[in-house]
Amino acid sequence: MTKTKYVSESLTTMTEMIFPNDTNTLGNLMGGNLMRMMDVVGAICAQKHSNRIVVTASVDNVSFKESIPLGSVVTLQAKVTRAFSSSMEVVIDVWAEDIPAQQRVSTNKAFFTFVAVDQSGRPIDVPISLTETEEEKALYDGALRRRQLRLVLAGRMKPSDATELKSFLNAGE
Ligand SMILES: CC(=O)SCCNC(=O)CCNC(=O)[C@H](O)C(C)(C)COP(=O)(O)OP(=O)(O)OC[C@H]1O[C@@H](n2cnc3c(N)ncnc32)[C@H](O)[C@@H]1OP(=O)(O)O
Repeated sequence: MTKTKYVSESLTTMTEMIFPNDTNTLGNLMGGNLMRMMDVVGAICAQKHSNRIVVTASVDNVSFKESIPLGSVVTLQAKVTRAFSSSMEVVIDVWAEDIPAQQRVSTNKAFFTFVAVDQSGRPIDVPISLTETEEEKALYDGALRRRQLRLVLAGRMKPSDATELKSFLNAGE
């Protein structure tokens, strides 16, 4: 298996049109339907990075900044920010577009964690992620503290072991 892979190699974009079946009674996209699309695009991206089956291990805070009306065209972009051992943090950005009005707004952003597994569902190592752009480097640098925060919140890491997170929170004291 390749031991390293550039972030750009697994960049994944998905475009969907919002139909009546996708909406709530106000005619806007249901949050759960959007989260399903985010899960799918993120999983495809993590599969491309690892060339493995992946499972969703966690979803960080998902904010709904703007509602997405019926007829909108939604674009989701998923990018690996950093690969750890078997897990990959993937950032998913979402934009909604009213094509006739030529308007495009950023509506959502969230960090998902996917874990590569073998045929028996056991975690398996993935390639190291390599960054090329300043944006990719910044996302990579922040990934360790985000990982520590989510593992502490999930009860999988002792707060005292979250050294990167602590030094970030204490910065500027
Ligand atoms: C695409 C889909 O929708 S799949 C369907 C929804 N998802 C699922 O059904 C997944 C169900 N959960 C599982 O299968 C398991 O809990 C797994 C594979 C996620 C983790 O298995 P575990 O036996 O706990 O493995 P282990 O403790 O070795 O952790 C493996 C990795 O998962 C990471 N991990 C485990 N839990 C979490 C969590 N809550 N948040 C973030 N990362 C996590 C670990 O940090 C570790 O990462 P690393 O190898 O990069 O250091």
